[in-house]
Amino acid sequence: QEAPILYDAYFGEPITAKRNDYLAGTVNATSLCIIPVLPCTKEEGRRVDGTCTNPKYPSRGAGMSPLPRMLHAQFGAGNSLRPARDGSELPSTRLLRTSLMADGTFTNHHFSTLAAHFMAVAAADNVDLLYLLRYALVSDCCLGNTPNRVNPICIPIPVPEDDPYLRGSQVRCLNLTRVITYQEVGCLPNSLPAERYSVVTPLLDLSLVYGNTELRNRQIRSYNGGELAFRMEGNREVPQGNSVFCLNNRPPEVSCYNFGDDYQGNLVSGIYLTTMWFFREHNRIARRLAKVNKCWTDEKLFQTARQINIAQYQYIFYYELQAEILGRKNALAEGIIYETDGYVNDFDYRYEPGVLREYVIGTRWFHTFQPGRTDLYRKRKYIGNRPTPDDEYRSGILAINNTEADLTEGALIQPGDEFDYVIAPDLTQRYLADVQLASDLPATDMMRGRDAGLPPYNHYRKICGLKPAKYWEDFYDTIDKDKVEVLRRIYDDIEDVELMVAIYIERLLPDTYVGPTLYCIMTHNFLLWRRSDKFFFEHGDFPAALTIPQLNEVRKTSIARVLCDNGDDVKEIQPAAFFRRSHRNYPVPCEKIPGIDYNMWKDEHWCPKDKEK
Ligand code: HEM
Repeated sequence: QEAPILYDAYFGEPITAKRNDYLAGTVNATSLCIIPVLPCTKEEGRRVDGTCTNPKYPSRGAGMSPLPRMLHAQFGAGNSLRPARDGSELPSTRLLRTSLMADGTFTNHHFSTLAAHFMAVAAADNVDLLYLLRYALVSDCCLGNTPNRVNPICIPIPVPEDDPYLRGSQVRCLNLTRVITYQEVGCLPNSLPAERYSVVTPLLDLSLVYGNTELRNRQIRSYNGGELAFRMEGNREVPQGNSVFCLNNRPPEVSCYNFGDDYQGNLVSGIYLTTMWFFREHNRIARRLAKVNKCWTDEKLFQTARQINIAQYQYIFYYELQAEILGRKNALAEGIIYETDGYVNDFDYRYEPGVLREYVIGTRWFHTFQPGRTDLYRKRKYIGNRPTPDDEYRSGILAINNTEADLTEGALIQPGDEFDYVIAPDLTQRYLADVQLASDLPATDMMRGRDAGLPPYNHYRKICGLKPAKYWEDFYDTIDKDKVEVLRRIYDDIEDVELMVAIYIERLLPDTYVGPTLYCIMTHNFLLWRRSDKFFFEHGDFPAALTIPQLNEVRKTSIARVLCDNGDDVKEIQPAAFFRRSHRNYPVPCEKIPGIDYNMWKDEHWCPKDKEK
């Protein structure tokens, strides 16, 4: 095997002697700031570690690559948070949140909670949430209830004296720390803008199931029949169960699943359920392929099953979910989806793989869609609910009392929350459950925009085809008058108004579930993912691509099929499973849901002898 070339994780170029000297002087930097890349080859398919996703930029697409931006960062001195125009601190995001948004629960009339689960999985697939542990468990940026302004990693949120919910309590400060940056791990000096460091592949590649590195992938494979290592827990096929991240498991909950990414995979119930389905799906596909191709080796079965699994996951994400969120007509017009039975060869080597910084901030908007309680159903009967934050880091619940099956049926029947300014109280008051006295997710979301150094909302209006506002009234085109009035009272200057605050209050575009700026950001990101990824499922211009008949099989499947095949005790399902049940979307027996015909992968010429050992 050829030796890997060492790439600078941040700059994306082979490492230079000068950089090597710099890194040698900092702690751990050689392992944390360098991405080894084996030379890209023409024949290969998608790598687990994300390298060679675009051979022109071989290290981009790997974990530890920086998140690209639509606009340059704007920080205060020494990478501190950007101050307001007059030099003062920007207003409390708790004040902004409670003034602009309400606590409560309205249900959405179209989507099921399954759609929220899938959205959360897609978020956890392309950016890591390791920084969460720091403020949830370790750091206290509210010592004595006073915001700590000395420690540079602290960005606590002040709580006003007359806070509508917390005024009766002693809480005057919400604990929060900054995300982890290249500066912090030692890859960059503080003289460069603080860029976020994330160890997850920034791609839609099911890294939750397969891992982010070749090493991790080797640990979770069984090397038998192309399968991932599994065991039976009762009658449920599950991964090994001794991961250490289920900090919240309570006796008798013991399992913590060894998913490819076992930190992200065990995070919240929607994520561990969905990761479980796609884990099982891999093994199911591998077994089907083994039946059709008796001579295939473990390696061939594994890689093909993985390719099909990721292809259908991308298909479901783009065509079944996001096309509904952004409007199918819009998605077609933008080139996010296509109506074709051929390839869509829109790979463009000029695009560097990655996930936009603005995307991972802006899509926090979907927290408004996330129910604060997760319903349990059995045989179409509601049997109770679980507070969503209480199930964080707690996949041990799945094995107890039929919970996996009950949550699965619940995901199909429970509506998602409405896309509006009203957010579930479990998320606005206690998203960290009982680990902190109080925690407000949308207020944190707004704070993360500052943490990322995002320029003002006005700058995004400009690149998204809206007129930058000169007067407060200029915001009326996207934000209701009453909300603009609140902005005017809280912010001193139009240029201080922030992107994430605006995303939470913009009026929805017709036929979509997002406001205009988030629409613009999501569209940019979805095009980037398609164009920068040589292995995107609809691309045909590389030797390992799906054939046209295979691609068209993938286009027949659906999230309903994935649940029928892998959900615990799913026997019937509504065909459009991201939508609520209705007389037009009535549950049918699983046999009626179309899926992939694996005979399209029959390949009698492929026999291992000289192909591989
Ligand atoms: C509709 C489903 C959901 C979507 C689309 C979603 C989306 C996101 C995104 C994009 C991020 C930013 C990731 C990053 O930059 O690191 C995030 C962060 C986060 N989400 Fe969600 N999420 C969903 C559900 C949930 C649920 C059920 C919880 C649990 C209560 C949750 C809690 C969090 C937390 C704690 C963070 C990090 C907060 C911080 O910045 O410190 N999310 N989410």
